[in-house]
Amino acid sequence: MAAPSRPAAFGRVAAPRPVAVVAGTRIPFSKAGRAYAAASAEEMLTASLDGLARRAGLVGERLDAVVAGAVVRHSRDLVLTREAVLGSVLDPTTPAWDVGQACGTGLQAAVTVADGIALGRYEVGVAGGSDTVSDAPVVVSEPLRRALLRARGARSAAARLQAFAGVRPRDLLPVAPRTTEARTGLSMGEHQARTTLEWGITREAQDELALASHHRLEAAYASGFLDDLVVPHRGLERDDVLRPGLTAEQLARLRPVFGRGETATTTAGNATPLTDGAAVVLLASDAWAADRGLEPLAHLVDTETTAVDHVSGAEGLLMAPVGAVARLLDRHGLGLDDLDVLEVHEAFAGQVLTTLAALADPAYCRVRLGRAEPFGEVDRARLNPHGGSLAAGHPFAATGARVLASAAKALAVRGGGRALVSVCAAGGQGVVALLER
Ligand SMILES: CC(=O)SCCNC(=O)CCNC(=O)[C@H](O)C(C)(C)COP(=O)(O)OP(=O)(O)OC[C@H]1O[C@@H](n2cnc3c(N)ncnc32)[C@H](O)[C@@H]1OP(=O)(O)O
Repeated sequence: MAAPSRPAAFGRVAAPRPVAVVAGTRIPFSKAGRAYAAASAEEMLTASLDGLARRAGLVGERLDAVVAGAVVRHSRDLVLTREAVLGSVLDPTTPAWDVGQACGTGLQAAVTVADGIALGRYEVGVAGGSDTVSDAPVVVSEPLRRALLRARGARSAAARLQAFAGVRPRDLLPVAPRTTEARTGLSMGEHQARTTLEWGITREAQDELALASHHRLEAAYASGFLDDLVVPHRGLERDDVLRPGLTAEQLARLRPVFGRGETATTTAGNATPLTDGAAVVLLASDAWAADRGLEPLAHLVDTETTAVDHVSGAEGLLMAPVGAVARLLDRHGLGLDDLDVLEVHEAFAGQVLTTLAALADPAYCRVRLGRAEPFGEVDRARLNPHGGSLAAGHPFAATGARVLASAAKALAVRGGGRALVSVCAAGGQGVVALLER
């Protein structure tokens, strides 16, 4: 076992240090109720950590920080990430904690670790996320919950019985897990269906993006692009969301599930499915990577997190990445043409297309972003070149780590360039990052 890393110490570095993205590992993603129906978020996160540790030669090693999270959580998941580390092949003295940023969790975790490395506080850390819809906690009704808590404190059998007075038969029904926004009561799909309609995005355009996502992910597996990014788990070797040989006709046959009447265009094929899975990325200082003989895939240059006011309806729930991309690119004096790879989380095909439309819209860029000129059109060949969430699936907290690793690997394969990573999140937030090699 190598000696633990000795960070340069907070505040001792003359300037922020480069942050290397050294490796990324995830387990194959699986549609809810399939391969990981009996797996917990902790088990899946541990499996991803183990895969990374084995591939990067970190078995038995103490890292400076492991930061991850999950959107769907049980009360037993006090510090899910720490428990995952304790169950992994990493040294048990590795500090680990959770962050929460809905679907942006994996990328926000990377921001935390990267900041520590840039400031000299850490030499090496892991960021990621894990989520399971299959193992979602089933919640009881509010009257029953209160009665159960009263009964727990009761001192006699009679008092325990009395605690349930007023609980009606219908209160005994479990409350189904939901993916609705707390302040609007609308699901993510309903929110995005409104935005998609507002921007006039057609069903055909959404299906075309979904089809490209499947074809590109299929090609990425065939070319070996994912060989060092995915580790098998529970007998699954590839994402089972992926439909090899998918055709436009198959997508066109699906009926809309979000939106109303003739204007409804979101289907199970152009929306992410409910998914189980986990993903992690290894971040380090250049000195640490060189010491281990590990060549960085790319460097994480900068990040940005923004929020929109979706509650008043001033903006679409999943439009926050537009503002984040604008702030990040403007800060670096970059335009869309300066980006060689854009890894944009495909929550819904409509969400990606409204993001692209906003970046190209002169009025939106002037009014919302305060820019004299719009950013322009994104070259589709550079957008999610190895497939996206529509084909891989979207275990909420894991997606940020998946897209970050995919973008870094894409830069490594092409031998250099710049990549943008973008993830929209519930709560009207967006997390984006800029990578270079
Ligand atoms: C920030 C963010 O990321 S927000 C995004 C958060 N994510 C979400 O909100 C998840 C949204 N997704 C969902 O809620 C669900 O997946 C839904 C409602 C879209 C679909 O749910 P379901 O109807 O249970 O999906 P299901 O998997 O059964 O698919 C329905 C049908 O479409 C078919 N289908 C699904 N995907 C595809 C596809 N890509 N191509 C062709 N057919 C497909 C299925 O085979 C099924 O057909 P069948 O009825 O003949 O068996």
